Amino acid sequence: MKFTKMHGIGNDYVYMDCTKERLENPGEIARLVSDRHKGIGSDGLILIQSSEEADFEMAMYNADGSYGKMCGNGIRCVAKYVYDNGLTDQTEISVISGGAVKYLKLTVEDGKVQKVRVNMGEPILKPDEIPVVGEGDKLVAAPIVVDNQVYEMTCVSMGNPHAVVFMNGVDDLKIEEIGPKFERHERFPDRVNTEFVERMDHKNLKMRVWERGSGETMACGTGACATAVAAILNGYAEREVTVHLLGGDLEICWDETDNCVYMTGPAATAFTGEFDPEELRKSVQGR
Ligand SMILES: N[C@@H](CCC[C@H](N)C(=O)O)C(=O)O
Repeated sequence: MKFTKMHGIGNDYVYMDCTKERLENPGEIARLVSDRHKGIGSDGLILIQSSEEADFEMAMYNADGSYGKMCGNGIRCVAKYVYDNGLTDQTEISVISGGAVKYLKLTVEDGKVQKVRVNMGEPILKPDEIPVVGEGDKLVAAPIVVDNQVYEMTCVSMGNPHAVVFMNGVDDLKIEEIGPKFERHERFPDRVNTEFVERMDHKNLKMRVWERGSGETMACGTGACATAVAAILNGYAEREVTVHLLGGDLEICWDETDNCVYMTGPAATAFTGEFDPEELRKSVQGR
């Protein structure tokens, strides 16, 4: 099986071209390739498929094999992949993921994709649509008790669920302890991605993320969008912000005119290769 390892500011996935043939067992393959010691090593698996509703379909799986309906860093890499591999010569493309079509614009200079701007659509704020257990039409700075401590969370879905927590000292946060407790908290029936965010000023936010199904990652595109929306709802930021993540920066704009969130950032190819699923299974599982 041929693959390409790509990343969006350090949020790395194994990408496979499934436009001609669908993969039978994506969840299992995601778990195998993601293993950082015995597999290829990644935050998950992304399949590029053909679609009748859009130019391409993206199917993303977390490192634990669970399906994620949307991936902001992944969708930029999908755009670079289809352009670099000649699956399209267009610089404006549409990609469907989790049933929602997203529109992407590639900036290409000297034949090289420099950055990708994605219309990530309108943020979803209604608790039952995120889903999160809570009263009212949205949860902004709503209290939640995790590990006997009260946090204030703002909940946003960008096609996948996010809880954004503003705090000081994110660099020192023991995210591997608190992250899983948010992820599996009883108020999130589908689990949750959690962003821990420090406000630098009204245009800059520093964010660390604990991703559902993958743990701490270097970056999360949907998480950066959710963070910008949450910061604006809390009165902490302007409509255009830079979100600083462990792996780099993303430019996010929540547009007042169409209510859509726009994300701009890079996409990079690390290497290509091939694997034999049987060999990989033996390597990772020892059988
Ligand atoms: N890293 C991604 C989000 C991937 C999916 C997420 N872990 C989920 O299960 O919702 C991004 O860049 O948005």
